[in-house]
Amino acid sequence: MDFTSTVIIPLLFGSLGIFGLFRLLQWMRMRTYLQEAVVVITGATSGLGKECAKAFHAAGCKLVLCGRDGEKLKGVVQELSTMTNHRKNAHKPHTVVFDLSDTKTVLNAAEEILKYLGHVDILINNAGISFRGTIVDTGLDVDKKVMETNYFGPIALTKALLPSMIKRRQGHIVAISSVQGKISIPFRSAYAASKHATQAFFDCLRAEVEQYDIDVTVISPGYIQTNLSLNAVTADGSRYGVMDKNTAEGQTAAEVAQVVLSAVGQKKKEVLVAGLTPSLAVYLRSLFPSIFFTLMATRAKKERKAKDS
Ligand SMILES: NC(=O)C1=CN([C@@H]2O[C@H](COP(=O)(O)OP(=O)(O)OC[C@H]3O[C@@H](n4cnc5c(N)ncnc54)[C@H](OP(=O)(O)O)[C@@H]3O)[C@@H](O)[C@H]2O)C=CC1
Ligand SMILES: CCCCCCCCCCCCCCCC(=O)OCC(=O)COP(=O)(O)O
Repeated sequence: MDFTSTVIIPLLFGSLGIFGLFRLLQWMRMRTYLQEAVVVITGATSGLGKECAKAFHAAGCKLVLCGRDGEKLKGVVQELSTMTNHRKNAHKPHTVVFDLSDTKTVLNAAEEILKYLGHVDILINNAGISFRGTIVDTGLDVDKKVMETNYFGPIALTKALLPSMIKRRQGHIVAISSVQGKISIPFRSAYAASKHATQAFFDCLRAEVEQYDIDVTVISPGYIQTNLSLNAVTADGSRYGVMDKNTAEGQTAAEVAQVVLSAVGQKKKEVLVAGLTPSLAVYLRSLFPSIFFTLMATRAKKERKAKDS
């Protein structure tokens, strides 16, 4: 009898057994947490929001799907019903139509959600728009539009739902930020600023509401294959309308939605969902900022040159 067969193999299988048991317990806890939970998802009409709707619906949640376009939301509800028409206990989602850049409609929506469902267990602030342009050419109205949609709208909705969560001493608030909530890359000023503000706000919130047993999860994805770049606004406020190469080659929205589901189920405080280069860029920014700034300046010059030629 050698060491491998008497010690290593049983140890390996023993730890695999413990690991398996740990994963099983984790899965069971997640299932209990998510089943029947009232989950509000903004930007549920497309991309990551729509995929989150599918993932949380499949996990047995009671969904409130939010968007600007009622017809698109109906389409998503239809898709979800075909996905789960064999399951007796699947919940038909409720839909709420509002524009995040209009604070009054956001507050009305929060009131409607609470009136209809009584409470919210999980709020997923997902909706957002991106931006392409130079700072010098961008009108302040464009900066404001991006901030209204990506920052003021989500924080208005969060603040409107928070008192009822505090009262119940229960709730979970999720912010879909971006790698650009941690680093700024050239020609994305308004977007990166809105995501840095998002990161800061929800980090403060996490600290303030822990005493009420409320969880806060910030998710920072890298590139995802969605319409984000197509729908981005430009310096003059018009639609960018281009599917960027990085976006087209990003992770699928379904993959990222599974990461969101599991991060929420495990009550993680923050998750970076990105490939090697964006992840390295985040570490470079904090450990060796001057190298990062040089790289960004070179990138800006290169991009400018490519655009001008
Ligand atoms: N795609 C990517 O590479 C990355 C995306 N993210 C983040 O993921 C989130 C989802 O974006 P993604 O799925 O990629 O992009 P999409 O463009 O596919 O989805 C954006 C969603 O936000 C909604 N929305 C936009 N403006 C408003 C508004 N004023 N009021 C209400 N809803 C609005 C859109 O609704 P409508 O259908 O009406 O336009 C749509 O449902 C965003 O916060 C984005 O910043 C983060 C990192 C990378
Ligand atoms: C030790 C080696 C370090 C190498 C570091 C290289 C640094 C290169 C910079 C890379 C920048 C990556 C930016 C990633 C940005 C990102 O993932 O953004 C996600 C989005 O939100 C996408 O939105 P967008 O509208 O910009 O498409």
